Amino acid sequence: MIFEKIKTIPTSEELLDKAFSRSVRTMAGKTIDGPTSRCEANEAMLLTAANILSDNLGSINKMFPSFDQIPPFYYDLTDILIGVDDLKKALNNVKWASEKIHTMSREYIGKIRGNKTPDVPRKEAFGRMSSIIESISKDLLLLGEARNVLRKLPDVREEPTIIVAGYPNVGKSSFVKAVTNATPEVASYPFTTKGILIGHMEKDNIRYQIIDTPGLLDRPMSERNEIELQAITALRRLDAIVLILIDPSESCGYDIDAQLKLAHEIQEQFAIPSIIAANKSDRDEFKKPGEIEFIISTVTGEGIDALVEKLISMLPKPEPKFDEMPPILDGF
Ligand SMILES: Nc1nc2c(ncn2[C@@H]2O[C@H](COP(=O)(O)OP(=O)(O)OP(=O)(O)O)[C@@H](O)[C@H]2O)c(=O)[nH]1
Repeated sequence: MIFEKIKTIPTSEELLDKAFSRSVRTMAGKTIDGPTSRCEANEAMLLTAANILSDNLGSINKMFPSFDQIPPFYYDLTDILIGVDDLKKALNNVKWASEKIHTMSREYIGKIRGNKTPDVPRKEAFGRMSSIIESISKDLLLLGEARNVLRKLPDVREEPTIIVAGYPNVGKSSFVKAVTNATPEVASYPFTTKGILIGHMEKDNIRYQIIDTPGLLDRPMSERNEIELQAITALRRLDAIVLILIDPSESCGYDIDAQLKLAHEIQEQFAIPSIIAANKSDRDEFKKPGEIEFIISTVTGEGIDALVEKLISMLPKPEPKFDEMPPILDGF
């Protein structure tokens, strides 16, 4: 996942503590005798602190991906959760601070060398470094918060994707489990409590991703607030189609009219290719709604293969993946 490699972001106090305590430690056990070695000691202290600060700030910048290059799905979620502009500003400020400390420390080296009281410019430099770090303390906090939020986002790949929608208990997770090879992974998703379910299936060497979205596409859009709607629309940025499941046996607790209404609402508002399928055909109360072509049961397996085939035919075809690397040709 693109945000996984972001390590804990230090606060401004932690950074200053680390830099200044290491800088003091550079002097441990050294005898400082005479003006030359006093200058060298102050120079070493300054360089240690400055390098720690500018290196740490520089690596914060490198840990975050470039927001103009991340997949649109993650871009949208980042924007909803943190705000891409605010994040970019914070990263720019951190970069500025890293560079500023680097150049400033080099200027102060010149002031320390040959100085009769070298600790004066060194202390001044420390003061300036502290103010620079304090001036970005809010940026560091924002980045720390962003890191904690973004790392929890689900690992959704840029693979052809089937998003499963429908009222609670219609059989969405049963469907995902029925068609995927390994146990689907539960991942958290913004503004949902249950977590989404992500499974994979492979057909003709192509991997498909199947996502069950409890709490997202499972009740009328009119009941959603703005931010929830944005979290839902981020899903549209995947290369996806929607499978809307209904349960005409009504054992899910919702009548069929409400279920069909939701299905049509999702089709209209979500506006990506979709199929409606009726699940639980094995139940006695099951009555086939006239307009529905796909009838399935995740219990008996009825209709599942035909439905999967149809779904796959609607998805864009990526290059098939190879099980093995092509053989290395001798002589090249
Ligand atoms: N008889 C029968 N029961 C089914 C079928 N598919 C699912 N169920 C049952 O319906 C109930 C709900 O199934 P789930 O797969 O959890 O439904 P869901 O839509 O994922 O529910 P949420 O996660 O709450 O949104 C469970 O008790 C399933 O065993 C089916 O084809 N036939």
